[in-house]
Amino acid sequence: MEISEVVMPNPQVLVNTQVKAVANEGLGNAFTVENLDFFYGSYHALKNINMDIKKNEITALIGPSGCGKSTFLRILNRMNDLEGDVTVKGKILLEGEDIYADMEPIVLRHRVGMVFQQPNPFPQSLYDNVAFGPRLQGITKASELDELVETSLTQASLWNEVKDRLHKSALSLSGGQQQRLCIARTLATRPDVILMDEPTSALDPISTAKIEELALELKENYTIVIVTHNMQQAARISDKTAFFLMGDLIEYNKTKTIFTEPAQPKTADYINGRFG
Ligand SMILES: Nc1ncnc2c1ncn2[C@@H]1O[C@H](COP(=O)(O)OP(=O)(O)OP(=O)(O)O)[C@@H](O)[C@H]1O
Repeated sequence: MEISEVVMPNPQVLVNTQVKAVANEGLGNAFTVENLDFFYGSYHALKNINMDIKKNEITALIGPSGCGKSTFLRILNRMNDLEGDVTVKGKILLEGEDIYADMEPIVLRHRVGMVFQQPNPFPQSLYDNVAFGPRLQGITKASELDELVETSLTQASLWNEVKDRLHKSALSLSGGQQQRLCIARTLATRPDVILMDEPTSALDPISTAKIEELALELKENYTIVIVTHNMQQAARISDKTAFFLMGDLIEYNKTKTIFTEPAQPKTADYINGRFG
């Protein structure tokens, strides 16, 4: 990730940060997506997508390569704005606010954090990685930063492993630890939603299990949307699953329903490995 892609928080929304961790309304929508069409130049990458993403749930996005999963994920915090010649039609509401009309991208990216396929810590100390976002938010007091770093690393299930080496380079961590550090870095800015783009595809099975366990813990306080190629992973951790195919949302339902009694033959074919 380029430094320019880092989710840049906004000092103005700092006042909200203390309440995020306890916000667990459980019932409402984090995102409401209405009649979304998305184009790269003239290429129609997503077609009339309608989808509600519930708060405090894990929503998995599945489908074969090139179907539009990552595109959809990146629209949710307007990362695709960075791609240049793109067109978005329709509405995407984050807790009722239109993310394209009512919200600065910088505020949105503070509220909707992102974790990428490859762990991408900055070549700095563990501490500075986690403190990066809060510092951008204007937090300078050492005790406050210390507390945020500890809380975020604890939430990311990494504190006990690293508490004695906080000032060592983040690059000295294993791949799995680096990914949990990236999750801690995202958590440190107190987002509402965490987007995860194949967060375990570069990890071994044990590190993968830790991230999955962590995602299940984090959904108590956060909404998670995850792109995965791993059907078992989607089945293990997600509450809802959305199946995309060639830019269409073919089926979206409770994960159990998608995996046991899908309504669409194409969904059944995909989850049974008949293509993709
Ligand atoms: N920056 C871009 N410019 C033009 N086309 C793009 C761009 N990014 C993606 N696409 C195209 O949009 C379509 C959807 O891509 P996307 O990356 O969202 O798919 P995906 O389902 O996430 O695939 P994968 O599982 O391989 O990551 C593909 O046909 C892809 O080639």
